[in-house]
Order: sequence, then structure tokens, then C-alpha cells
Amino acid sequence: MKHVDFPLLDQIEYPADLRKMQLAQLPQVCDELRSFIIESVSKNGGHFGASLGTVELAVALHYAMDTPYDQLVWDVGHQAYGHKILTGRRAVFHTNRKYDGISGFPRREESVYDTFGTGHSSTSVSAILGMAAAARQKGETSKQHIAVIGDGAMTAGQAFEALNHAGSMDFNLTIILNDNCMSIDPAVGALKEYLTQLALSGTYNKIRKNVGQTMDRLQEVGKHSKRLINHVKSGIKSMLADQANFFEALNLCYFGAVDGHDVLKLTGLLQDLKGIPGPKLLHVVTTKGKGYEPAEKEQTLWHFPGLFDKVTGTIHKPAANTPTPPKYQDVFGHTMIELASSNANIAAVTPAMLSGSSLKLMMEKMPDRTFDVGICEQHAVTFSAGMAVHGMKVYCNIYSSFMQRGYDQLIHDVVLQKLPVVFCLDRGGLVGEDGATHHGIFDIAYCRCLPGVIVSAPINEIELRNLMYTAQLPGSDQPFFIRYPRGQGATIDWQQPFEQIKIGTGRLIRDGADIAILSFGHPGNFADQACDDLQAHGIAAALFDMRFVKPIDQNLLHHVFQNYQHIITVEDGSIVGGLGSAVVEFMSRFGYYADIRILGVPDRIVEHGSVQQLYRECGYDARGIVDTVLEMLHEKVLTRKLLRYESIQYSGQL
Ligand SMILES: Cc1ncc(C[n+]2csc(CCOP(=O)(O)OP(=O)(O)O)c2C)c(N)n1
Ligand SMILES: CC(=O)[C@@H](O)[C@H](O)COP(=O)(O)O
Ligand SMILES: [Mg+2]
Repeated sequence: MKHVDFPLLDQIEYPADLRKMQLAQLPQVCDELRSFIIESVSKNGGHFGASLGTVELAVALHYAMDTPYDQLVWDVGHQAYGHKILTGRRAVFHTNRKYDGISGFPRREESVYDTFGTGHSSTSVSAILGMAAAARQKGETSKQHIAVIGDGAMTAGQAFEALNHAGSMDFNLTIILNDNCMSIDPAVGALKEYLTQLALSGTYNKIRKNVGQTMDRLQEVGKHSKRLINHVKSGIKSMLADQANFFEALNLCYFGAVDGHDVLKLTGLLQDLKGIPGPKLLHVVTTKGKGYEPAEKEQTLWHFPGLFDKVTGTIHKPAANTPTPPKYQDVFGHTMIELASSNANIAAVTPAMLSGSSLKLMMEKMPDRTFDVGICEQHAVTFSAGMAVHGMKVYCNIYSSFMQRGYDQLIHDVVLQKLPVVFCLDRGGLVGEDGATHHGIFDIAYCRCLPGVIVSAPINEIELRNLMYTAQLPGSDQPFFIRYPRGQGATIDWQQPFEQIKIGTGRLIRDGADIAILSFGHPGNFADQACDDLQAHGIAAALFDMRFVKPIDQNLLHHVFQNYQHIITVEDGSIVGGLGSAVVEFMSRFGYYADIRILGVPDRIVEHGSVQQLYRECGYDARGIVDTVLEMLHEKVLTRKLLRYESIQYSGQL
């Protein structure tokens, strides 16, 4: 750590302050900004390597552009910490991703400098193109529009759709391709190879000279006429004729590749580019984790390291003296290896979440049957469907919120064709600090409405394994969803022999006569705890683990409606369209009546914080369940208290 204090950064509240500085001071600003990020993330947590890689870019952009008038969109937004710190949020940066604190991603509500909310990838070029179109309509001809997009994010279909559109328009647009050869895991795919070749080709030096000549010409003419734009393009194109540049072929002026850590050159280049009208792509080469050695060396680990000692680079780990339950993702990863070892038809697919899904474990052992297809959820779904056509049993693992990207592919390419793909929806439910963009709370509803599918959720790791096992048994020939949460499970002794689960059956976890609690997935554990707590109030609650919302266990529900007047449903998902809705639909269909409360994520946007804080806020943690039961059984509880009081009085008289 070079800096213990921040003499230049202290003078910068907003980019206007940065722009008052001398160009020669920018390297030190970068130095201080980098130190600030290291200091803050080591203590408060957050995404790390990506923002270290964009320090120079953030400084150069805010120095060269007139933000917030000029519009800047950061794709994904996990790399925008430098931007946040330079745009009025340094003093509150320690609240990053915390409950009631600032978001870990750009948010329109948070700052005028955050022109577009992100979190999910590959949206930036579309969004900035839309803004440029709006500016054109308003006659704001001098306004700059810049999207910063990583090489990982660039692999998604939407990014290509936007490039295709951008190249056909003459809007004033700069796409900065931040190429660090990394996604969360090492970048994959043909684009990666292409960008590497491009970066090595040394095109930039020639182009840089050309920019200078172009600027002279622009000054001479004075206006950004269409003729001039074409002139600029053809000038650059001629220099690239022997290179068949992909971006040029799409009609974007390509500049690069440049060193993304040379802040002075970067600033000069951005200033130059401002004067060149039309769609441009600047290829910037950076290092993920730049300036912090451990993060440069182990880039996947330091994408999101958790708290660490900034001096030694030691990542804090929980004390290992007591055994803890594993993460659901690891149970999934290990179980995949077990299943695939005994079933040669099994393959696995992940759209760029190799480590996050723990499919990395299977990739190491069975690389021929494990596919990291890059960030492209839509392709991942249809690719899996294609394999299923020819009898492969594909486990397509997609984070619940990212699956939203592939919804038509689910319907059109899987459900309508009745293909038995197994979708393992990881991060189902509230995910915590990543917040609203990443909460996987809509999947129960968006899967439940699909005809002919199975929608399940395990209460613990053993059930996760058994569901995964069941999904590949002969006769399992429907699309099969298994959704499970982020983080740790509930069972230490999880590696039990597989057992088949009868599809569409729930089970009684504990009996009781006063109220029935129906749970779906891991909140069954909250309900179990609540049942314990309710005993102290003299209430005997029954707990049913539904396991499936589709097909739903009708026998179980008939039993519940025939035996209980009071029913609570609990799920880690939106209360609109989930388990609660399914139970009410059943009640109405069969003409039952009961006092029902639906607990889950309310119909509003839930922000970030620890999952415990968010479960509390939404009222479906153990305490929330207890409170709801007490409220529902208010009179019964009062009567019982009274009876107990009377019996004490009476025994006192004896
Ligand atoms: C639609 C979607 N899929 C997956 C992710 C998870 N994700 C976040 S960052 C990231 C890697 C992005 O790579 P790149 O754009 O190159 O940025 P870098 O981290 O290398 O700076 C991934 C896969 C996401 N945010 N959105
Ligand atoms: C920015 C992004 O989308 C990912 O880095 C995400 O934060 C990963 O989430 P997990 O930590 O749950 O794998
Ligand atoms: Mg990258």
C-alpha cells in the first residue's frame, strides 16, 4: 500500500473537481483511488478484481467527458466502484451492498451519474444506443454516449444485437470494450481468441496516427457532416483492409487495442474520440485485479474474495474447528460427478458460472461433458434442448435471476417440445448483498405456469441430491426444475445414499393440531424452528414440506384442508404466483375454505442486505412465522393463557 492517506482524492467529491486537476496528476489520482478500493473492500467486502482493472478507465472517462451531461453506462456494474467513488459516494462507500447502504451496482435512484441500472450483463450497448437515439431526437448533438462492456459480457446475444443495430445508425456513440481475458472464470469462446489476436496485432499505433490526422481534418471542416463521418470511416477502414476487423465489418470505427492502465494516453485518446462522430469501438486491454498482486495472480478467487487482510492478502475464512454444512452449490457440483460417473448420458451446462455453480468440479474430471458456454443464458437453454433431442440428460445450471434472460427459450425450445432438460436453478430466493437484480424470486411463479413441467425445491442438501438423482431415472421425461438457494445448507452429514423421490409428493415433517404450515424448499427449516418456538406458546403446529409446487400434492392438500382451519404457506420467492397462490387455487377449485396467510417476498422491490435481514424484513424467517401464527391464533392463545392463569389461581387455593 503506497498511500495511507488520499491527498488528491480528498479534493474530489464530483467529477468536476477531478477535471480541475492537471493531466499530470491523474496517475496519482489513480493510485489513490486504487488504494481506497483495496482498503474499503478488504474491510467491507464486495466485488474486487474488476474495479481494480477499471481504475484508469474511470478516471480517464470522468476527466475527458462532461459527465453527467455525457452519458456513461457500465455493463454489469460490478466494475464501477471507481466511478461510484468519483461521483459523490466516497463518504458512504463503506455502506456498499449493506442493508440501507448504497448498491453494489449502478442505480438510477442513487445518482445522476448512474445513467442506467445494471447488475445483469450485456445490456449496456442497447441502453446507450437508446439514449443516443433520444439525444438525436432532442437535438443534443454534442452529447457523448459511452458504454463500458467487458469481454465476458460481450459474449451475450444482446450485446451482438446491439452492435448490429449500432453499426447501422450514425449516432454519437463510443463502446469501450474492456478486454481482460476474464469473465468470473477465464473467458471462453471464439471471441476471446479473436480479441487476443486483435490485441496482439498492434493495430492501435497505426490507428492512433490516423486519429490525429482525422482530428485535423475535422477541425478544417468544422462540422460533423455525414460525408465527413464516411470519410473518417473509410480512412480507418483502408488501414485495416488486410485485417478484416469484425467491428469494422459491422460499421463501427475500431480503435485499439490500447493499454487500459496508461491513464494519460487513455485520457488523450478519449478526448480525441469525442470529436469523431458516429459509432466507435475502443478496445482497451486491462488486467483484472490490477495493482494488487494476489488478485492479479488468482483472478477468479479475487473476483469476489470476501473480507481480507490487505497487507498479507489473506482472505478471512470462518474458523474450521466445528464442521459446518456445505454450500448447496458444492452439493450440486459433487452430486453431478457422482451421477455422471454412473450415467454416460449426463452432461452439464453453465452460462459463465463455472465456479459459482461448482460445475468447476465436474469440468476438472469430465471436461468433455461439461460446457461453460459463456454469458449467454438463452443459448445455454437451447443448447441443452438440442442435446436432449438426442437423448442426453442435460443438467443446465443457471442462477434463478439469470434464467429470466432465457425465458422464451424455456417455453419455445424446451416446454413446447417436451424435452426433458433438468434445470438446476441456483440462487433461488433472496440472495442478500447483490440485491434486487440478483434475487431469484420470480422462478416459482414463472416455472409454475408452464404446462407439463416439474417444479421442485429441496428443504436440505440430502433432498437436493435425491431430486437430482430422481431427475435422471428412466421415466423422468419432462422438463424438471430444481431450485435451491445461495449459501450453506442445513445438514452436515449430507452425503447419504440416493433415494428416489415420488414426483409430486410432499411429506409431513412434524405433526400438530392447531395450524398447518406448508413450506417449499429451505424455508421449511425456518418453519421447523418456528414450530419449536410455538410450543412455548402452547401451540402445536404441523409442518408439511411440499417439495413440489408442480405437480402439487393434491392428497396432502385435501388432508390439510379437511383437518385445519388455519394454514400458512412459506416460500423464499414472490408471493405472487408461488406456492401460496397454488394452495389458494387448490382451495378455490375444490370449494374449501380456510384462514390462509401467504408468507414470502412481498410484491415490491426488495433491496440488498444480509439474507437474515431481508428474511426478517419480508417476515418469513422463524420469528415472522411465529408472529403470523400468533396473530392468526390470537383468541386461542389468549384463551389458553387465561385457562392456565385460572388453573394456577385454583391450584394456589389448594
Ligand atoms: C446475465 C448475467 N449472467 C451472468 C452474470 C454473472 N457475472 C457477473 S460479472 C461476470 C463476468 C463478466 O465478465 P466481464 O464482462 O469480462 O467483466 P470482468 O469481470 O472481466 O471485468 C459474470 C459472468 C451476470 N451478472 N449477468
Ligand atoms: C456481478 C455478478 O453478477 C456476480 O459476480 C454475482 O455477484 C455472483 O454471485 P454469487 O456470489 O452468488 O456467485
Ligand atoms: Mg473480462
